[in-house]
Parts: sequence; C-alpha cells; structure tokens
Amino acid sequence: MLLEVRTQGLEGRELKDAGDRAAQDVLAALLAKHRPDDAVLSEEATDDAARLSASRVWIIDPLDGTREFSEPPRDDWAVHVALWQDGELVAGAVAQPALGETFNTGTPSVIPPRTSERPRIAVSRSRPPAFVQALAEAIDAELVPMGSAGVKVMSVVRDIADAYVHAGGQYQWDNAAPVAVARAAGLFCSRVDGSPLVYNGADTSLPDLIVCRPELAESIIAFVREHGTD
Ligand SMILES: Nc1ncnc2c1ncn2[C@@H]1O[C@H](COP(=O)(O)O)[C@@H](OP(=O)(O)O)[C@H]1O
Ligand SMILES: [Mg+2]
Repeated sequence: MLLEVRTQGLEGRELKDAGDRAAQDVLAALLAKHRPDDAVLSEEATDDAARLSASRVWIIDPLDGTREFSEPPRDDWAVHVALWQDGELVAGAVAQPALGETFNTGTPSVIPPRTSERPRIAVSRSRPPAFVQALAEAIDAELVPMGSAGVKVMSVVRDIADAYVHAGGQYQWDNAAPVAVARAAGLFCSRVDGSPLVYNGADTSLPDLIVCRPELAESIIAFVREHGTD
C-alpha cells in the first residue's frame, strides 16, 4: 500500500503527507475493527488522555523515516506497531515494506554472529547527535548513517550495525515497536544514561536511546555518563 502511494507521481511534502495519511488510515481502521476497546497513541492522531488510565495501548508510527520515504528508491523507512500493557511493551512489529520484511516479537529474530570486529553505530542521516562522533572515536567505532529509527534498530537485529545511539529528540512512537522487537531478539535497550525506557508516559517525548549488542552497552553508557550528550 505504501509502495503503491510512491507510484502516484507525488513528490516532497505531498508524498510525505500521502504516506502518513494512508498508513494511519489503514492502521486506525484495523485497530478499531479488531481491538475496539484498546487505546491508541499514534504520531498521526490527536493524543487522547484516556490512554493514561488504559490497560492496553497501541503505540504506532504509521510511517517512520518519512523523509526517506519521499526520496525513492530509498528503502530506509518503516511502519511501527507496538502494544503496551500494564507498564510494559508486550508485543511489536516493524515492517520495512521496501525490503518486503517484517520483524516482530511473535517470531523473535535470531541475531547473526557479529561480522565486524570494529563496532558500527547506526545514526540519524539527517539529525545525528553531536556527541556520537566523539563516542565513535572513544570506542573505535564507525558511524553508519541511515533514515528511520525502526530501520536503525533493525540494522542491529540484522548485523548491519552493532549499535544505534540517538539523542536530541524523538517520540515514543519512533522507538516503542523497534525496542519491543530488539528486546525479543536479545538486544540491550535503554536511555543513553542507562536508565529504563518508559512507555505510555503522559509526555510523548522519549528523546534518546541506545539499542545495541549487549557487550557494547557498558562502554557506550560509560561514555555518556562521563561526557554527556552535548
Ligand atoms: N531531534 C529530533 N527531534 C524530534 N524527532 C526526531 C529527532 N531526530 C529524529 N527524530 C524522529 O525520529 C525518527 C527517525 O529519525 P531519523 O531518520 O533522523 O533517525 C523520525 O520520525 P518520523 O519520520 O516518523 O518523523 C524523526 O522525526
Ligand atoms: Mg517516526
């Protein structure tokens, strides 16, 4: 469906908006039909405070990496659907339609053996946090820029990168489903200072995170604790 939207001759802002709208409409209709009693937190819908007292909340980003979606033939954009229940993420899926792949917690991904001795850190292609260059030098890592938080987390799942480090701004929908999938696959996930990622908080902002192979977590967190993220 999103692939089809890309063939309609739209460009730039119009293509971004058409993608956001089409994916939001499909997901909202499916959730309303199959899970009418659950709350939904979506990037593309008005936040309803009822979710704060709900037991089950779907946290969705209908189109993550909207910028890259609008730059065909780029394939680094994704669809995120997570389910939060009573304080925890309990299920999630990240689809990469341009790859024809969906990663989900029902069939947890098996992380391939690490192929790169030198750590590869996935970072935002358009808004990389300032400190990651210094972090990369400190732990002798290389930076791998790409779009979409979901794609970056899946790049760790797929052994294209070994870590994803972000700071400076993001929202719950950008990382909820990717984190659910990464955890199910055995990856380490936390805020950049090592504290837990908390979902369905009143504030939709969740501005920083680390997702990495477990053996890299300590050195990344130690760097942030010593140097901060400025
Ligand atoms: N500094 C920032 N402030 C707010 N949102 C940010 C951000 N950096 C990244 N994001 C959001 O995180 C997602 C992944 O970004 P990136 O591709 O740069 O890594 C994007 O989501 P959307 O595409 O859903 O808007 C983007 O808007
Ligand atoms: Mg997003």
